Amino acid sequence: MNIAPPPGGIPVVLVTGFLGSGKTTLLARLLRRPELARSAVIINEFGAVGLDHDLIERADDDVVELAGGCVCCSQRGELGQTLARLRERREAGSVAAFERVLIETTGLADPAPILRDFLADAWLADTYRFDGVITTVDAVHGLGTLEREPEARAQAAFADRLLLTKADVAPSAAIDALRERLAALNPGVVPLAVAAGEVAPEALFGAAVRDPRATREQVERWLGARGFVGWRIAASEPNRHGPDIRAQVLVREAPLPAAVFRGFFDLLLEARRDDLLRVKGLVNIAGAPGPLLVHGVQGSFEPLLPLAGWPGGDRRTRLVFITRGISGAWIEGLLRSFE
Ligand SMILES: Nc1nc2c(ncn2[C@@H]2O[C@H](COP(=O)(O)OP(=O)(O)OP(=O)(O)O)[C@@H](O)[C@H]2O)c(=O)[nH]1
Repeated sequence: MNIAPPPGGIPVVLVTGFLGSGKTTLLARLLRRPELARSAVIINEFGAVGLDHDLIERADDDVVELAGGCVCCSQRGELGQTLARLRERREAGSVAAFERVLIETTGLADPAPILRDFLADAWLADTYRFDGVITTVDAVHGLGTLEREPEARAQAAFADRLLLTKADVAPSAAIDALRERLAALNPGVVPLAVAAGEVAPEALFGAAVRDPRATREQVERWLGARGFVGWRIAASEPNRHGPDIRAQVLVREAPLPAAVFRGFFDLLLEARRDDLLRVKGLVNIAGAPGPLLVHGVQGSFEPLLPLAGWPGGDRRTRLVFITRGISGAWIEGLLRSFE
């Protein structure tokens, strides 16, 4: 049996969403699919006794539970150790050679520190790669939850895939209102309505792009900038929502000289690193054969990846920012000051 990790690493997907929003239901349904059988699952529970584990029926023991605290706060570091242990067991043949890892966070987890720790862990980088955040949002109660709970807003803003769960019982007006709210919180992602966790795996996985030869489809899906079409950062902050989290996109038609982008990017990090919840985008650097791919989570950035060529006809610089309290006008002004 070939146990070498696939080229580029084993994809790691974070499944998050507020309490009771349908994470376990989704995972249980997904894991019954034969094409997802070779998945390892890490479940993070509050409290000493985890119940979710029992709800996920698995024949083997590729389900690991992080009980007793939340991986985003009291158990920082624990996730990395668990991934390392799973790798050892995979290499030793004591678990099946899993092809992906699904991590279910607690309903109150802030996905940002989890992702930041993972991306920053060089020791894991030769085996694993980040493959996106899936966030479940309860279509019945989601609107109220998003109003009240900052964690729920962070989970939605962070998502690469948004699932509106319980679509079988939610009134269509509630789903429409929720879609509108989510479009402000995370304009790049079109939410999928699902019932009882029934969703095609192709719609969920393969969100991240770390391949210099990525196709146009892959890049566009990852960037999710289509939701921003025709929209730019404006002084009036049309995308301001909630007390703090904002989503905005910076667009430039003309290529940016490398020194301009570097100056802008370095100063942005120096000034507001901790408030950059998520940044992703393509930068058209003057003279380069392809765009520079930028991906950062809470101030921790993957190395800037120059793509071999442009994946499609749209060669504009498009940078999507999900921030805590940074005004679009400020970001715009910062870039202008270097142009
Ligand atoms: N009708 C309906 N009920 C659902 C759906 N998805 C989940 N539920 C129910 O909602 C409740 C919570 O679902 P879970 O999957 O346990 O939610 P969770 O996000 O894992 O919950 P926590 O672990 O507490 O954060 C359960 O009673 C599920 O049966 C759905 O699509 N339709």
